[in-house]
Amino acid sequence: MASLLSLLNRWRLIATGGPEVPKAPANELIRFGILGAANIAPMALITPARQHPEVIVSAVAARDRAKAEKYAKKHKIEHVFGSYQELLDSDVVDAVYVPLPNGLHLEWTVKALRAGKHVLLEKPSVSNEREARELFEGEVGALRGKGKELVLLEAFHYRFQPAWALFLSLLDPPNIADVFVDMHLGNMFPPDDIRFNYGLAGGALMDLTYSMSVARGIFRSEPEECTSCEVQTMPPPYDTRCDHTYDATWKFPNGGTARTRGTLKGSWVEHMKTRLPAVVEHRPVVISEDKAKGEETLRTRKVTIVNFLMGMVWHRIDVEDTFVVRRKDGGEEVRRWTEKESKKGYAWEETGLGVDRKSEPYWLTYKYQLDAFVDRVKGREGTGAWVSGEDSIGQMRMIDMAYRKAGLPLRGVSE
Ligand SMILES: NC(=O)C1=CN([C@@H]2O[C@H](COP(=O)(O)OP(=O)(O)OC[C@H]3O[C@@H](n4cnc5c(N)ncnc54)[C@H](OP(=O)(O)O)[C@@H]3O)[C@@H](O)[C@H]2O)C=CC1
Ligand SMILES: O=C1OC[C@@H](O)[C@H](O)[C@H]1O
Repeated sequence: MASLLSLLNRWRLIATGGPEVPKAPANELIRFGILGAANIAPMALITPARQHPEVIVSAVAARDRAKAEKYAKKHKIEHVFGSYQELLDSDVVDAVYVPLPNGLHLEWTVKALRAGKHVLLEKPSVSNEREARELFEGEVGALRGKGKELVLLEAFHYRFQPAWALFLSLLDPPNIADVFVDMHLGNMFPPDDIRFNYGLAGGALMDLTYSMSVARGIFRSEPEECTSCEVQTMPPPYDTRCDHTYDATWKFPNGGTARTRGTLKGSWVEHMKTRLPAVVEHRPVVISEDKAKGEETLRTRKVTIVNFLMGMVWHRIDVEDTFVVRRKDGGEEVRRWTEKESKKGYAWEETGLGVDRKSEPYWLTYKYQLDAFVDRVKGREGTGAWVSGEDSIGQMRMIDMAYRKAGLPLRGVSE
């Protein structure tokens, strides 16, 4: 009963955004501008900004000024621009949020950086590995060469939440044998959505890029090979180069394997049943030895996180350890038992990880992400969670590998 009440209270606070926090003095504020009156911005930036003392959303630009004005009124944003470039040219923002269709990420991120703005860039960072290198090595390198240190972050928000840190702390990457990540989403986007537009770098592997990111994050390494990738593509008259469903398998350097699958056209029943799990199976490892008895104990660990994407809504982390005591000489099994434990990480305090940071159970993953972004801009040490340029390049490389294996054209490549 108590946990049901706390769940309902958390959902109420998520829905209302919780209490608004007082703002720091004007000269300490990071002023954000949003490129595009995008659907995701209220959840990913506008609400988290209200919860952050050092952030305000001060401007929005849309291709159609009237649309930007309506959006600004609804979300109480002071400055309105009728084009993205006008916002970048203005001096009313210090940082820019780029929630544009994937195929426009490179162009507008480069323009924002050149305008001297920090950038919070929606996932997937760009269209392919070549573009990722152009951005994170070429462009960022050139700015650094000129002595400009601007923050650029691919918005893999799930990485910043306490539940994800707790989940990672339970893993033993060198001994991971197999990973399964499932992103079965109900059918919620119309066929003309940006996600199914090849020209805008759409496709399910792109949109649900998280599942590949999760596999890389679990192994803490880059895949050596995409061993298979089955896709289902949009039917004519829609763009048949756009996958709406994928099922890929991978080989990682420690010999471990992963399966990542996802769909944007799934059933809601299956969505509710599966709820975005990541399952990690380890190899047996020797954890102790009894020399006198000539025995050793092995542990085989399985860790599951359900709802890795937005843990604050609800999540569960299950650890299942199977122990085997065996003879060191012949390997004969002496004893076997299993221990199961369930863990939660709705706030840093609950994780027991010793992270000395304020957090609230109703904070969105995006709020933790914004905290990390602000910490970087201000030169403060964060919690350790970050997505480096190298990481973003590795991510696009993995997506390219999947498209190649599936026999589909890479995104962002004009024919
Ligand atoms: N982090 C997360 O949880 C999520 C991230 N995303 C990512 O955010 C980005 C945007 O997604 P989402 O908010 O759902 O998309 P929307 O379609 O709601 O927004 C995209 C915006 O892009 C602008 N735009 C510019 N050019 C075009 C064009 N040619 N066609 C269509 N739109 C255009 C539009 O701005 P204008 O107002 O100027 O017309 C529009 O508001 C994607 O990269 C997606 O992967 C999406 C959802 C969740
Ligand atoms: O978080 C998300 O869930 C649904 C997707 O379509 C979206 O683009 C993604 O970022």
